[in-house]
Amino acid sequence: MALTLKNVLISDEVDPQCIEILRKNGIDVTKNTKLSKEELIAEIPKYDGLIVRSATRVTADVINASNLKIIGRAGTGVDNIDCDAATKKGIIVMNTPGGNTLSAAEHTCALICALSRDIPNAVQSMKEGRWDRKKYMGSELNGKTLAIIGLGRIGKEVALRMQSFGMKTIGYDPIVPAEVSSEFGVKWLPLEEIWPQADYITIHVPLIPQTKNLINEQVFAKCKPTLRVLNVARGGIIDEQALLKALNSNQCAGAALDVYEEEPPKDYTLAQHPLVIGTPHLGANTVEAQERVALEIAEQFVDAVKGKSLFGAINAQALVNALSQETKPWVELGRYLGVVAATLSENKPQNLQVTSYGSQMQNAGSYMSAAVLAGMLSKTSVSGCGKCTSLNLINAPVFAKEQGIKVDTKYEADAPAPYGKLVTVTLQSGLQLSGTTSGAQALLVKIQESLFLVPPTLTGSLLIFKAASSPQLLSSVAVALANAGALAENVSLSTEVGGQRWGVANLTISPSQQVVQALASVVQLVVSVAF
Ligand SMILES: NC(=O)c1ccc[n+]([C@@H]2O[C@H](COP(=O)([O-])OP(=O)(O)OC[C@H]3O[C@@H](n4cnc5c(N)ncnc54)[C@H](O)[C@@H]3O)[C@@H](O)[C@H]2O)c1
Ligand SMILES: O=C(O)[C@H](O)COP(=O)(O)O
Repeated sequence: MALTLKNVLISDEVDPQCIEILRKNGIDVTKNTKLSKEELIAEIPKYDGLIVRSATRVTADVINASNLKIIGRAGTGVDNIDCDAATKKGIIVMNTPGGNTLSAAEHTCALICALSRDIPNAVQSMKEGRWDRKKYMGSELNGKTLAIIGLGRIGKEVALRMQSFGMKTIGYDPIVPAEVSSEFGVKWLPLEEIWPQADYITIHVPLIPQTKNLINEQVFAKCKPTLRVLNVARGGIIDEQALLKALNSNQCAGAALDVYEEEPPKDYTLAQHPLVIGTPHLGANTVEAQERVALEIAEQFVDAVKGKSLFGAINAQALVNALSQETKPWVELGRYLGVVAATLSENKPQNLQVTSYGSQMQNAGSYMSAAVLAGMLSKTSVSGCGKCTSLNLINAPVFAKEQGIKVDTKYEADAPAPYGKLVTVTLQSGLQLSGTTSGAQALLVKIQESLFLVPPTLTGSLLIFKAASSPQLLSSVAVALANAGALAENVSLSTEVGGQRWGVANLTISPSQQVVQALASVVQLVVSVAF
């Protein structure tokens, strides 16, 4: 399932090493950082891959106009990419987590120091020829309480650095528990206990609906009037109007902002406020961070192409274990079992269980389930998916969830003899199919309890039928097909269960209605399946 990437567009300023690495690995690269939104929409259909920083807005209309397979963010925040739209379109989104952590943390620490002594205004007064020693009375950081909202990579590095100034570090994160934060010296507290204690608040969370306007008018009202607040994460996490009001009403003593609701801001009121230190989104602007994120995103793309890994992918969990060449036939098998299951169920979507057997199938669960869903939904009318011709391991689980289809994924180390590896799909209706692979081929092993001793290949055009068992069954099927003009490469019959057998006829071409009817006249049930 490795990715095929012929060409990549880079639409933001990225270190040139990114281009070198991609080209060295046979990927064409076009860099154009001057595209308007309309120009980007016109250009994007030509590319398999897109690399951005925070400036390009990869909106749903850009994504839907594209044939992209992957979007790479040379950096951390992905709020400029419509990840939901990308996922529905089956596009991998990846970032370079950690590549700019230290730069962002150092910038935050520099701003905390600058706030405590009002350094920018003091410097400006000197530049203007004034010697204002009295005006710039600072306060020590030692002994002050720094509240860190978001105790991930950057939050932790900020804590460790500011502890060396003697700051007491407290913090909140819904995912990082108190035991973990205490390991890096941060006392975990609920937000309501943080607000009245903090001398400084610094934000290190992603911009998501839950963090929009996290620091708002009500929060400022609960804080000390001497509070200084920092945002080196994303514009919009501190409500800019509430901040302006708090600064003007002495409810907040200062702010340092690296990021803004609109970038570049149309309105510079906040950035020009005497109590605000504003920098133009410089957190990751260091030589080191830019080299790191450029190298990392290029190497991550190359690894995905080589089928080595999907490091940094944020929306392709099912693909992570399905990159190697060996997984390809299994993904195909899953898709084909999904198609057969849907066809035998009159294309009615329903809950299912996917069980992977065999010790080497331990990590197969997520991609097998996604592959079965992709096959199943390709036969079903799914709203929001159009014709659903582009279903893949990324978007199939999303559409299934939207349809209310529940998937139970199971793993059993022991595969039933004689198979080393086997996959079984069980539908809510009770229909059960099992399959395995041989080389690149997907094989149908069982329908219900009926076993194919010589398993038919799931490929091309098939007629699957069920009939009363009789010694003449094989010949009557062969005669019916031949009389209708169909050429069968192979007809397999299952073992008999309850007086009945299942059968599969592999045809050379897609069967006409006449062929299906001819077979229907000698069996009890027949469906035509094409992959
Ligand atoms: N200014 C810059 O140049 C710059 C540079 C790098 C990153 N950033 C921003 O910083 C953000 C954080 O980066 P990171 O590498 O530390 O990410 P991270 O994923 O390592 O950490 C983010 C943390 O925020 C936590 N979180 C999520 N929702 C929360 C909430 N409601 N309240 C409190 N915590 C919450 C998460 O659990 C996670 O631990 C990025 O999303 C990006 O937007 C800015
Ligand atoms: O989220 C990030 O990585 C930072 O905000 C950096 O953004 P930039 O790549 O546009 O500098």
